[in-house]
Amino acid sequence: MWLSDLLDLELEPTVDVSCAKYQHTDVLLCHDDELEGRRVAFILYLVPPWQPSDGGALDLYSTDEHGQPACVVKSLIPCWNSLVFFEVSPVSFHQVSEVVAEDKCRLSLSGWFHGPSLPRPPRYIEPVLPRQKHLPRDESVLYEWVSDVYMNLEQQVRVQQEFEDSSEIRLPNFLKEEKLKEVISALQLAEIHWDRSGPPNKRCYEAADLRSVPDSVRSCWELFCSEAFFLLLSNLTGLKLHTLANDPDSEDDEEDEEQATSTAVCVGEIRRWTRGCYTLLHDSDNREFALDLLLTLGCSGWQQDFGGFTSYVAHGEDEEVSVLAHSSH
Ligand SMILES: O=C(O)CCC(=O)C(=O)O
Ligand SMILES: [Fe+2]
Repeated sequence: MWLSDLLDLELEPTVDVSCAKYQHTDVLLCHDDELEGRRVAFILYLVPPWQPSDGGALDLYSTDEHGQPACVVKSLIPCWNSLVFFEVSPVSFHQVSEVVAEDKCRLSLSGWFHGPSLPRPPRYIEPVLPRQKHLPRDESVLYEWVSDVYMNLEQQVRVQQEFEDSSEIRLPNFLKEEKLKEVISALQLAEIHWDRSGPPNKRCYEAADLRSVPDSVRSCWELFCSEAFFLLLSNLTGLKLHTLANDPDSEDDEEDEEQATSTAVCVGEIRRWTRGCYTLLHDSDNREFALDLLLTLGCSGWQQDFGGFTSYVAHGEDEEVSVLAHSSH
C-alpha cells in the first residue's frame, strides 16, 4: 500500500522474494530486470560494515540515445538494514560490481512487486560491423607467417576431416614462432589506443584502434584478411570461403555460379581482455552462418580457473554446446 501510494501505481498483493549471497569475486552483470509484470525491484541489505573498496556496489547506469546502458552514474554501497527500490523499466540498467573483499559476505533479500505491464519500446537493433572482402595478397604471406605443418596438403585434409566431424578445431603452434614473438612484443611495447567496447549489457572489453597498431601487428592482421588466407581456411575447414576453393558438395555448375557471387567476407578485432571483461549472450539480431576464428596471444601458462574461455550455445538452447579454453595460441 505504502509503495503503491508513493509511486501512484496499482501493485499486486503477491511479491517475489529471494535471498542472495555474494562473496569474494561474485558479480551480477548489467541487466534491466525487465520481465512481464515486474514494476518495482527492491533489495534489503543484510551486510556487515561495508566500504566502497569492498566492491559489491549496486551500480546504476545511464542510457544512450538508443536506450542502451552507457555508464555508471550512481553506485550504492550496501548498508545493513537499508532498503533500496527502483522502478523496473526498459532503461533500469544496473549491476552488482565484483565483490573484492575476501572475507565479507554481501547478503540481501531482494525481489519484485508486480503490476500491469508497461508498453515496451521496440528492441534496439545494433548496426552490424562493416565487413570487408579479402585483401589481395598471394600465398607468400602464408609461407611467411603460417607454420609449415599447416601448409602441408595431407595435414590440411586431416584438419578438415576433424573440423567436419566436430565443427571446431584447435590448431596448436599455428603461426611461426618468430613471427608470433614479434607480434607479442610489439603489442606489449607499442602505445596502442584501446577503446572500450559496449554496451555493458552485451560486452565489455577493449578493442585496438587499428590505426595505432605497430607494423608487425598490422601485417598479422592483414594475414587473416588476405585472399591467400581465405583459401587456406577453405582447405582447413571444407567451407567454400573463396570462389577458387574446391567445393566437394557441389557438382553442378549452376550452384558454383551462384556461390561465385557470394564470396565470404570477414570482420574482426584485436581485443584486450583483463579482469572484469566479458561478453554476454544476447538475442542476436541477424542470424547467419559464420566461421569464428580466435588467435590468442600472450596466454602461455593460462589455467582453467583464470577464466577467459569462450562458450558457444546453440540458438534456443540453454546448455553450452562447447567451451573453448584459452591456450598459448
Ligand atoms: O543486490 C543488489 O544490489 C541487486 C540485485 C539485482 O539486481 C538482481 O537480483 O536482479
Ligand atoms: Fe537486478
